[in-house]
Amino acid sequence: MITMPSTSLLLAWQLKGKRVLIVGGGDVASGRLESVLAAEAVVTLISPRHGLHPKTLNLFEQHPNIILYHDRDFSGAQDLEGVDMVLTAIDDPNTSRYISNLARERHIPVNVADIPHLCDFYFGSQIQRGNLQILISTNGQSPKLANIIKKQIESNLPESTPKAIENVGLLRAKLRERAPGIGGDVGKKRMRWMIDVCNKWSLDDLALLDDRGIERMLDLGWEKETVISTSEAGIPHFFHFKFPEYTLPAAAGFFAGSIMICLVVFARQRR
Ligand SMILES: C[C@@]1(CC(=O)O)C2=NC(=C\c3[nH]c(c(CCC(=O)O)c3CC(=O)O)Cc3[nH]c(c(CC(=O)O)c3CCC(=O)O)/C=C3\N/C(=C\2)[C@@H](CCC(=O)O)[C@]3(C)CC(=O)O)/[C@H]1CCC(=O)O
Ligand SMILES: NC(=O)c1ccc[n+]([C@@H]2O[C@H](COP(=O)([O-])OP(=O)(O)OC[C@H]3O[C@@H](n4cnc5c(N)ncnc54)[C@H](O)[C@@H]3O)[C@@H](O)[C@H]2O)c1
Repeated sequence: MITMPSTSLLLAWQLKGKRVLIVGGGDVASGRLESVLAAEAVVTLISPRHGLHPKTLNLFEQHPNIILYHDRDFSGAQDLEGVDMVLTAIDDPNTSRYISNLARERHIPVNVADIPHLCDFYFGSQIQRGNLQILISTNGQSPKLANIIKKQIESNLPESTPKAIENVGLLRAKLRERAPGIGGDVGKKRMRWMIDVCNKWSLDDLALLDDRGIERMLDLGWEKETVISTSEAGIPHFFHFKFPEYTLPAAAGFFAGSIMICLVVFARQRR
């Protein structure tokens, strides 16, 4: 029987310009560093140089102006001054507990790799394709299964998804230029129209939108309070034709069968 667990709150944390302290420079720290750099955080890295993983060293060499590096052990509360988030990935549970306690006393959110009760938040297995990010969390129950589930989702993700998301982002930005303002009637109208667009157009269709198509959607759609079709947006119809999935096996079967028949006919003629 599956019982209802207490869950985690999954959020998309905006770290741009925020200061993140990473303690430790090993393999795990290099993954944390990569993730926070991608989120445009400003990083302080504390770890003795001899323990730096080549991936950590490489990231530091690529971003010397964004990463403030201290070649030493964690030294105490002063290392937490001005810090917005703390991530530790060290092989020392006592120091990990010490750092987590210091962070919590200061209300700074903290993650201690592999020690759930010292964490305010957990990392998860992540998929990233352009602006699409999917986080798989098992709520601390099985990180390896999170990793396996990630691979299953990845293999089922339509290829057009990131492009479709990018194009809808462009369409929304253009729409806001035409119909600016926050909230109110215009906000409601914009939202209704965007919902209709996303419902009417498939991901594949949205991925094919270009600048001209966006302008047409707005001129002929938004302005007239309707959603135009792909052909009205100028997307040529042949882009939509897709061979059904069974085409390749059927063609291979037909080809193999034809060769067999030819061989039989040829063998009989030679007798
Ligand atoms: C997802 C991922 C993200 C990341 O860290 O980036 C991540 N762990 C990953 C891998 C992994 N970690 C472990 C194994 C060995 C297999 C196993 O033990 O099951 C493997 C698999 C491998 O290495 O292949 C060992 C392990 N991990 C934790 C404990 C302690 C415990 O469970 O008590 C122990 C036992 C230590 C011991 O026994 O001594 C704890 C945590 N690990 C989490 C995240 C958080 C919960 C995530 C969730 O809710 O699902 C949480 C709670 C805290 C945190 O660290 O944030 C990353 C995969 C990334 C990817 O591949 O995409
Ligand atoms: N969540 C995950 O995915 C995951 C996976 C594997 C391991 N882990 C855990 O993460 C931790 C780190 O793993 P790793 O493989 O990167 O270890 P590692 O031994 O390769 O790296 C540890 C790093 O911490 C530094 N360090 C040690 N004490 C320090 C201190 N007091 N101050 C500053 N730096 C210090 C070392 O110099 C080294 O750079 C381990 O506790 C491990 O159990 C987590």
